[in-house]
Amino acid sequence: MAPAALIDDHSPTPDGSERPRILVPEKVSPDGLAMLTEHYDVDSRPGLSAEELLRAIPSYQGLIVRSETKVTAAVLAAARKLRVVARAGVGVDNIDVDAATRQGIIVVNSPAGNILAAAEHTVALLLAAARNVGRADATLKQGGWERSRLVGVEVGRKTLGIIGLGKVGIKVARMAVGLGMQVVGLDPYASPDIAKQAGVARLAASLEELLPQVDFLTVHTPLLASTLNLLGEEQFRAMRPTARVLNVARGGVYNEDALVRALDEGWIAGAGIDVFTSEPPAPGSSAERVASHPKVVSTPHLGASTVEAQENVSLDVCAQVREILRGGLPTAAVNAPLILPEEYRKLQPFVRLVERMGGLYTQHFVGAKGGMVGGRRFELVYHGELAGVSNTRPLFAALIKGLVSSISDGGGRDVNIVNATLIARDKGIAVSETHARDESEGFGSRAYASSVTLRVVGSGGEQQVIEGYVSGQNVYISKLDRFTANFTPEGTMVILHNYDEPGKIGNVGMVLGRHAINITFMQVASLDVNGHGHGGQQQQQQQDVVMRDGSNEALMILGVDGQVTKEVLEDLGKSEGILDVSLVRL
Ligand SMILES: NC(=O)c1ccc[n+]([C@@H]2O[C@H](COP(=O)([O-])OP(=O)(O)OC[C@H]3O[C@@H](n4cnc5c(N)ncnc54)[C@H](O)[C@@H]3O)[C@@H](O)[C@H]2O)c1
Ligand SMILES: O=C(O)[C@H](O)COP(=O)(O)O
Repeated sequence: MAPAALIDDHSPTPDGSERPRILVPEKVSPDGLAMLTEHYDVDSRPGLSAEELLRAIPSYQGLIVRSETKVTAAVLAAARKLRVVARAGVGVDNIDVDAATRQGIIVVNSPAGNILAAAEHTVALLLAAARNVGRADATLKQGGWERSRLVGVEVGRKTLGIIGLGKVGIKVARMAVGLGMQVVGLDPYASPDIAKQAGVARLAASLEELLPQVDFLTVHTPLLASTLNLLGEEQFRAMRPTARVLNVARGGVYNEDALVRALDEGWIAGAGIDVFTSEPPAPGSSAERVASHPKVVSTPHLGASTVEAQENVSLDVCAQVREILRGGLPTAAVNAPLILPEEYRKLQPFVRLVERMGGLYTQHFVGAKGGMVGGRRFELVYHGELAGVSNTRPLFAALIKGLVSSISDGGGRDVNIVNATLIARDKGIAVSETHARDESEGFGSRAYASSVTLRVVGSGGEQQVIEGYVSGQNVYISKLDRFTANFTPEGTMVILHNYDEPGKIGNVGMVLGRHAINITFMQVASLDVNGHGHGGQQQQQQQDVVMRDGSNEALMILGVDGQVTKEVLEDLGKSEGILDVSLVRL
């Protein structure tokens, strides 16, 4: 998969040769797509079959769908570069969001772009069902002129039951009140105040209480395990024989077989249905029996199909796709914790710093010594202005990405803000975050406005510390375990732990020269004699070493250019006075 969108500052096409591609296998309004074509190749291929989608998906970074395309786990598994699936609408039940989350693919939608359209369509079906509009139109077109068989009922002064008082349900309530209806709601999670403001006269406590009193019933819940078959035979039997039911939410909330029986046997009078359990209704299915029933006015999932709604949802999701593909944050992610774009921009250099601190930790402390990252406790301590940032999800994700980058197949590329928690859990990495508002909690007086400390505690209680800071857009490491440093963590680095005695630099230079390796920078990090940030026990150990050897220790950090093989590292390790060598690639 492609590098993680939210914590990756690299180009989505590492070789820079090809523009990222976005696949649109359904009819999506061109208004939004136009904002993508400048930077991305947008392939509109309405009607793409499931097999064609499976074959095509590996070369796309973005996928924009409506409700017809099934974005299954298999489709997501076949994706190689996919970073975002955008649903140009509300419902994401055609997308395997869990599978996307596991793969670090962000799923976005347009939670509000089509709610007015859906509410208006509900009212259209309400009136059509009340006045037999569908049948009247069909018979007239067939040369008939039926008036007496098509006498309808009025909706004014009647009771409308609304199950689900969310965005669409509340709008329907307002419109129904405008038609002179009395509205009774049922939604265990609804706010009574909002319902009251929308004109809902009463909230029912249960279906048993609601159903016998309504003349019309409409459902506006998502399709969940708890709402599948919410209304079956028992519920339809509990309704008035003159009642009519509507569904502009999702097929399956009414049990379709039970609905057909209820209409056939006169338990209820009619229905207005926009959504079905199979779309288009499969031949011989319960969906087909509902759609073709003479007492049902049926529409082919047209709830969101208005020019205005399609413009809204297209603009909404295309803006998010653009933002994600250029490393920003979406406004309506279904599976990513929300963080404001400006907050994210502020965090970006720290994201880079923390990712590199994680990489440095694994390669310097763990890799060289053959240890494990899992099973340790990691503490990120934010100092200065950073301590005031409440949403540090990108920093958490960056740490996980850095920690696993050198020990996972994809080089940590598949870690992002969406799946970092899952990956940390899978690898047994526990991370806590501390906001050191009071500097006494941190490293005492510090020269940087904002800095980050990574403290790691192993299973035996042993501790390591890395500290870093940001200056402008540049990131620096200011402390590596017991040593005070000041270097930019990037490229290939050899870190040598040695006795701080004359001649060391020359020896190391000679070894590297013999292997034709250039030194691009060098820095000696000396022991932090003040011991800022270290536990008392560690400081004591450090003093013991100094007194026992009569010499100091230091770290030599070398930026290098060339092939650093195992042999090079072994040769360096054999040099006089060298205690340890690690190779770090960031
Ligand atoms: N036909 C269309 O073209 C079309 C268009 C837009 C939306 N929709 C669908 O309409 C549905 C509602 O959309 P929304 O934006 O209003 O969603 P929403 O999330 O804003 O509201 C859903 C409401 O259902 C309530 N609810 C959940 N379970 C319930 C239960 N068991 N009993 C009673 N209430 C329950 C929730 O508390 C919530 O208030 C969704 O399924 C959406 O996909 C369809
Ligand atoms: O969930 C939705 O937004 C509606 O069901 C609309 O679906 P559509 O985009 O396929 O019209």
